[in-house]
Amino acid sequence: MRIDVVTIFPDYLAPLDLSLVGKARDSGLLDLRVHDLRDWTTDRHRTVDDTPYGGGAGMVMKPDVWGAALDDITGSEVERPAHLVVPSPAGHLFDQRMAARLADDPWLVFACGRYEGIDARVMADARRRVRVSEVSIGDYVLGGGEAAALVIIEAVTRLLPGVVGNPDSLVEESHGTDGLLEYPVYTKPPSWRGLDVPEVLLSGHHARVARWRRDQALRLTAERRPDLVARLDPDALDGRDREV
Ligand SMILES: NCc1ccc(-c2ccccc2)nc1
Repeated sequence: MRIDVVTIFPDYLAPLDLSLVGKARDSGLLDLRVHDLRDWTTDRHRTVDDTPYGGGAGMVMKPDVWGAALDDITGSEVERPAHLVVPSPAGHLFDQRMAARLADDPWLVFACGRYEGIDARVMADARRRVRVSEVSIGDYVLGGGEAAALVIIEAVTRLLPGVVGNPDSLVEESHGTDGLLEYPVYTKPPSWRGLDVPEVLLSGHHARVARWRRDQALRLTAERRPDLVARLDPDALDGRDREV
């Protein structure tokens, strides 16, 4: 997979050199390139923003600079289609299902806006040539799209074949295929500051451990995310589960 990120703060994406994404890059599973939007400016001040038509506070990112950058980047490979991903408060809400869909794309190009956003004609023009998705990672205000791009790139990269050592760990994970929140986890010592690991986890009885974990996941999901319970496939719940 190839991922390009366009931003006026390239250093914000430095964490993508580390850990899981860094290893995917080093191993060649991920070709990730970060670009400074200002490299496509033509004035001596390297201007990327201007005042909004219609008035109002703040500044809007200029279409001509973004257009030149996206033309260069998305036009650089003709044999594979680019998917432009624009982090935005107005976007479709990102979730694990969207992560799985994006992980199937051969090429993602992230356009990270700042200020009050990117001139809307940039996305309208890009839709003439490539797939465009505006994506939100939640209902809160950020200063720009970079933090959202980091979140989306990490969630997508870990789904790429060969990135995570044990693919089994991808199945049970919270918000994974079972749609429940993650059960509580424990490791040694068995007692710590007067707090003991639940006995069942020390029993070696795998069926009981599995049942305890599912019960915990259902309890936590019902308590914290009733919206996820509503989405559960009723057939996936065995008889006892319906008591939740
Ligand atoms: N869903 C989180 C999110 C994503 C992007 C932005 C944003 C803010 C300013 C300019 C451009 C994008 N804000 C929040």
